[in-house]
Amino acid sequence: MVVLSQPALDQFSLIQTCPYSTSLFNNIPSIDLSSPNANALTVEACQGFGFFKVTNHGVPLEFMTNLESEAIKFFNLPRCEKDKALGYGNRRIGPNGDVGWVEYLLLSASPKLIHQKNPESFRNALNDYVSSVKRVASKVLKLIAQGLRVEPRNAFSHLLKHQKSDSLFRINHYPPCPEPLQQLISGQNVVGFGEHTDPQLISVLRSNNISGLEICLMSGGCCSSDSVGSGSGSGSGRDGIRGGDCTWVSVPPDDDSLFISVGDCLQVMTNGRFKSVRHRVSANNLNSRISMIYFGGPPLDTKIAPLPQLMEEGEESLYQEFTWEDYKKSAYNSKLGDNRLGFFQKSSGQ
Ligand SMILES: O=C(O)CCC(=O)C(=O)O
Ligand SMILES: [Fe+2]
Repeated sequence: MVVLSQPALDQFSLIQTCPYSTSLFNNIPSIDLSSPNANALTVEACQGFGFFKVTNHGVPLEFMTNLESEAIKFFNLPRCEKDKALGYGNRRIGPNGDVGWVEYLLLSASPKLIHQKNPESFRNALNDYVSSVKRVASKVLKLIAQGLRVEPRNAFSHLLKHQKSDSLFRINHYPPCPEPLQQLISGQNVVGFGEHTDPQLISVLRSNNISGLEICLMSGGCCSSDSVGSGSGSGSGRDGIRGGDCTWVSVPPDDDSLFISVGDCLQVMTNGRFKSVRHRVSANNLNSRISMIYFGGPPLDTKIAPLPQLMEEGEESLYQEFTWEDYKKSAYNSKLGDNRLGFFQKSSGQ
């Protein structure tokens, strides 16, 4: 039996475990952004998975690796230095008691706020990467509009390009999780970042070549558990629109591609045709994982509602009207894993 000292036990109480083992999922859609049918494939992936990766995205490898090196330099600083940095967080995720085996920087993605206090090399790397990844997000949103035959083609992307766009950028560092903790909870994964959906329209994620990211596949969709093999577990099934169980699968890392996920706003704007994918990160006991995520969000006063053009005759909105600011206010009181759209759904679902 492992006997832990009190400080170690305190540390243990800061993390949660998930009693599921996950298998690598090799069927994540991969879309070449330069291909002529990228729009149709993007729509298909948003409907089926709410998650896919893109290649030929135009973000220079150098931008990715420069920012990653700057991030590593930052996370290697002494804790007291990191604590002084704007947007730095350690273990605590959000204001309502969620914790994970992670430290992070959470910053505004607005170019004006690119963070005068940081060293110049960090600011430049951040600027280069964030501005080019924002272009990828806009391009994907245009492809979506095209694939859905929505006019104008910038119906979604203008929300990110707006000068008041409320977009964020996050760099997560998952340090190796110490062995004793892993042993103590043998057979279970330590949670790096608990399960949730991203609130905004779209997220663009890049990570180093270390696994950890897991997504939830809804049963009965394109991706039933038959296609993922054994070793999958049943998730919370808290997706308010679809209901049902979900199967957690591990996303094979790919440090050249960018991973795209549909966020809650895009789920609403498509009246549930696209799904905001539930995802989480498990910790790794050997390797550090670094991920960088751009969260493309609208201006605060944007009304988030299904696009009338997408609605079929007689189709009703699944949601009450709300603004992005309303969503943020209500999400502020929620836990990470809550169905934050539930508050705005017309039918209670489940
Ligand atoms: O670090 C990751 O791979 C994902 C983290 C995440 O989902 C988030 O920061 O919203
Ligand atoms: Fe996320």
